[in-house]
Amino acid sequence: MIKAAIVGYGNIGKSVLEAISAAADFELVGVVRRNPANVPAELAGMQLASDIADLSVRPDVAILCTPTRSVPDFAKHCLELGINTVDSYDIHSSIWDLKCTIDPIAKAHKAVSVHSAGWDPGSDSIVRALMLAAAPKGITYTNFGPGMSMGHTVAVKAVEGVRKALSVTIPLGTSIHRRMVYVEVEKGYSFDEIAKKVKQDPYFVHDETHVIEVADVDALLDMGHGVNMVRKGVSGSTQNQLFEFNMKINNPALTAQILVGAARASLKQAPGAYTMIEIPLIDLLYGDREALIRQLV
Ligand SMILES: NC(=O)C1=CN([C@@H]2O[C@H](COP(=O)(O)OP(=O)(O)OC[C@H]3O[C@@H](n4cnc5c(N)ncnc54)[C@H](OP(=O)(O)O)[C@@H]3O)[C@@H](O)[C@H]2O)C=CC1
Ligand SMILES: N[C@@H](CCCC(=O)C(=O)O)C(=O)O
Repeated sequence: MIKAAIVGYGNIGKSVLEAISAAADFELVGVVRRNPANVPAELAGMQLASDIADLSVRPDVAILCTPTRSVPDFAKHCLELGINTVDSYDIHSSIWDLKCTIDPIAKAHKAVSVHSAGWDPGSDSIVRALMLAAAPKGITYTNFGPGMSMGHTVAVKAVEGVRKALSVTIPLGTSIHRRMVYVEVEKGYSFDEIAKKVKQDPYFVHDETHVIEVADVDALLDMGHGVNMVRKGVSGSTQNQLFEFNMKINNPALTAQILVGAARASLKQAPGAYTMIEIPLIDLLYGDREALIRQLV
């Protein structure tokens, strides 16, 4: 059995608990929370700690479910203890830098770190790579939603004076998106200041962003999302090859399922830092190698 710990118990953390419970080869050895005295009913009997080093059973792998911006620090801490990590880090422009920072740390401690193992980045990255292999010349468009972006929502929640937030991604076509951001504002804070900070955040700065104050974010919340990916390109010298990938999903459930597959794969890699396109797909899967090849190939 693979011994896993969940670090951060928010939307993704809760879905990782479900994905681990449904996996035949995983056992949860603890949950790391900022306040380990906060024990929801489903975690009763489970070991909680504020530091992964304090868990009585040492995990093989830590599944990082914290805000993306705190992933590097949590990953370093776990790796320095020799514990593998997986994360769904989603700041696309910094993924290479994160991998370069983490790789020597992972190697020094004989551990493995898998970055950006959600659905985008994550499973979509694999689809983009496959489409590129199939038509090396061409254009791929990734169109999200409409749906809730957890990464953008988390970034808004971190702005001082925001009580609750929801960021909805609206596809405008050709990889361009509009951001509809709904916020509940704490008493004493200026909505205009909050809206300004949101629009300046690197998560939002390149997109058309509308920030709207609402009385009750929960009344709007729906964690459904999706993607339409299209590549039109050239295989060899043959033009007009058209590939399309669509899905409509529950965002935390899919993110968590991919994280658990990546956690499994982490135990099969040589020490170092990896992204999803660098890992053999079969390593994500549970089951007998021969049976998987007979079934899937
Ligand atoms: N690559 C992908 O496809 C996807 C990536 N993601 C990423 O997952 C991340 C987490 O999303 P989600 O689960 O919705 O976020 P939540 O805010 O619901 O949960 C994050 C949890 O992290 C813990 N935490 C640790 N440090 C902090 C901190 N400084 N501030 C706030 N919380 C902290 C908290 O748990 P506790 O109280 O237990 O300490 C918190 O509940 C997002 O930032 C997003 O980037 C999400 C979906 C898809
Ligand atoms: N990283 C996203 C998942 C992909 C969708 C997306 O990037 C978006 O809605 O902007 C998320 O955090 O929900």
